[in-house]
Amino acid sequence: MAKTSLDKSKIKILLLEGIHQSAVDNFLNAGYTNIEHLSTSLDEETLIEKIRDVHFIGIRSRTQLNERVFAAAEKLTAVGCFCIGTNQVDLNAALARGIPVFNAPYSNTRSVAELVLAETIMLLRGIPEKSTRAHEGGWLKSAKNSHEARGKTLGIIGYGSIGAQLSVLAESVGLDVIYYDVVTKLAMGNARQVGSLEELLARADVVTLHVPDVPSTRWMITKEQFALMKPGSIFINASRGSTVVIEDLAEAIKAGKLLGAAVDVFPSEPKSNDEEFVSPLRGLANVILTPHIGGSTLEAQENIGVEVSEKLITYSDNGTTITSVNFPEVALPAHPDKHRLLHIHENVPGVMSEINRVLSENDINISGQFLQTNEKVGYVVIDVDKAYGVKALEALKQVDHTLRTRVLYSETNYQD
Ligand SMILES: NC(=O)c1ccc[n+]([C@@H]2O[C@H](COP(=O)([O-])OP(=O)(O)OC[C@H]3O[C@@H](n4cnc5c(N)ncnc54)[C@H](O)[C@@H]3O)[C@@H](O)[C@H]2O)c1
Ligand SMILES: O=C(O)CC[C@@H](O)C(=O)O
Repeated sequence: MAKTSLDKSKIKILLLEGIHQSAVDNFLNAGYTNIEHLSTSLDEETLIEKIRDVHFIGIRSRTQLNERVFAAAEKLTAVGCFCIGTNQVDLNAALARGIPVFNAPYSNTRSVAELVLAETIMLLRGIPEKSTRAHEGGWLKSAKNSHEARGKTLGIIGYGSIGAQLSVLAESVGLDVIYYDVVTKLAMGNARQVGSLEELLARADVVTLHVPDVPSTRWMITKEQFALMKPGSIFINASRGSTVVIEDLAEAIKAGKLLGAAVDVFPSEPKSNDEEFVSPLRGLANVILTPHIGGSTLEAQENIGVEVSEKLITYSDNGTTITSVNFPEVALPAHPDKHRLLHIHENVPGVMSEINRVLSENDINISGQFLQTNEKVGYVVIDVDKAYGVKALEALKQVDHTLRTRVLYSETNYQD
């Protein structure tokens, strides 16, 4: 169903999961006043009801945007994931409807790296167990199983933005760093890439996981991988809960194979702070359990709020899709004296020639054209003289395989 743009005050923005106020301020400063800002995620049925009249939605990792939700989201123009992971969004369902999805690929990476380094040191000293005992009135003064980080080997699985930053921080406290990645990655400092996951597991004193949630990483760590790890080693996961068979991790700790673990992400996570957290890791000694807060620092959240809201505003105002995770990327200049038409279509042969044909048949003069495609969708942006805005949009809507159209007016940007 083809769509046109609205006045900014009519563009509804729904921000869920306590997205930082910096995002709200950014939208307001850009003239977007119709903002609903909630501190929680919504269950599927409530979300389906609410999303019907929403143009832009901002979420974090809890909100599931699946096919059913997208089917109800008739006005949805773009999605902002105010985080790194986008596995909670059905990216194909969004793409099929001409909806770009944006995220913040870097803003919280430092926060995660700092937390993992801190956990490495705490776990090497058995601090979680000693602290718990002291809270209970006990006194576990002992050097047994307590080690300096200096000279130990940290094994990083997934040497991307977080893995590589962690590598630098870890070397600064004297850890030796090895890493495994499916891609050959430039080593930071003296770190060394190893040829296989098995080699990393066999050599590391501390293993930490920093991979995305993709089919190849799903349940990549099971009892088989724990069996390959050094006796008395430590395991950390701050990536996604779907990468590790959590029951197998619990068994490895109970059996004394691992001396400790830190886990921030779980196969099933509470939807709100009021829901009970259930996990086989609860109550195990020397296990740090955190409620998916690797990236939850005020610094990171403020930066993410600014970064993702800017991407949504830029797309809304100007059509630019640079850094979208699912959409053809187009960087667009300003269009002060021209109306701008956005046409999103299924990427099948003949659509471009049809677009040019209908414009030419309607005597519409094109002053600028930008096209980018991916395997499923084509995104063409056409600047036309101001006299032609509405007429040109009507012509474009008639083109077969159109998913969505919008017009961005030259002076006010939006009109009904
Ligand atoms: N706990 C949190 O709050 C939190 C915060 C931010 C990110 N994350 C998670 O951390 C993940 C990693 O973040 P990032 O910014 O470093 O991502 P990134 O995309 O920069 O790096 C991921 C790395 O994993 C590698 N990789 C992919 N599949 C692999 C496999 N099967 N084996 C080994 N390596 C593989 C990639 O090649 C890449 O180098 C994110 O996808 C997100 O899910 C969690
Ligand atoms: O803020 C969140 O909910 C998720 C943070 C993290 O997992 C990410 O993917 O950036």
